[in-house]
Amino acid sequence: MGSIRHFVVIISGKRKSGKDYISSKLLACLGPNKCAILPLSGPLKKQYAKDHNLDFDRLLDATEYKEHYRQDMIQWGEEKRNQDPGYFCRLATEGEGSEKDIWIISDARRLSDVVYFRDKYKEDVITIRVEADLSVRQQRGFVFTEGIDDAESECGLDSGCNWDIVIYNNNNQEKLEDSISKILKRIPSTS
Ligand SMILES: Nc1ncnc2c1ncn2[C@@H]1O[C@H](COP(=O)(O)OP(=O)(O)OP(=O)(O)O)[C@@H](O)[C@H]1O
Repeated sequence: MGSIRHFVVIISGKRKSGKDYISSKLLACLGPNKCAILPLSGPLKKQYAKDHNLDFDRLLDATEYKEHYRQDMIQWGEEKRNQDPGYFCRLATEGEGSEKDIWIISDARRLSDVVYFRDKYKEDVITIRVEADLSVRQQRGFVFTEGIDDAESECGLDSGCNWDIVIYNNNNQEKLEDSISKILKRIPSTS
């Protein structure tokens, strides 16, 4: 029996550009029977918690617990990725939701993430970059944080990737709907 063919929608963008918002919109259009959002940050936290015997739920919320482990978790993630660049991509696509036909990777942060999916799923991949003006991101709660917003995890895809579609998500709903339609047209069986 052959394995199911998946279509992968990769989404990247700066903090508060609207990656989650757009991922949810796409999921609503495609339907939860067919499609799942698979964030790469989920398995990172889950695996880190497992390896370090920590409480996964507390690592997900915005408490001191998370702050306490943030730096160590980032370091640990780097080491894992250096040993195996596809480590978190593989974990994300083996867990809950991976049985769906269409995967939305809602938080690609490294070139190695894009390379992993392009290598493995070839033409069944579409890459999306979400752009929003700094002032708009700030209205959405973005505050520049040293050590995070200037780190590779936030800047690794600022250049060097040829995006299939760039979405300008500056609160212009009409433009956003146009971009969503453009994406849907590129997904087999929804066009
Ligand atoms: N086009 C839009 N219209 C209305 N609200 C929006 C729009 N885009 C984003 N938002 C809102 O802005 C906030 C930040 O968006 P979102 O969480 O999607 O950003 P993100 O890129 O996923 O951020 P992070 O990287 O920090 O997780 C959310 O409250 C979201 O609902």
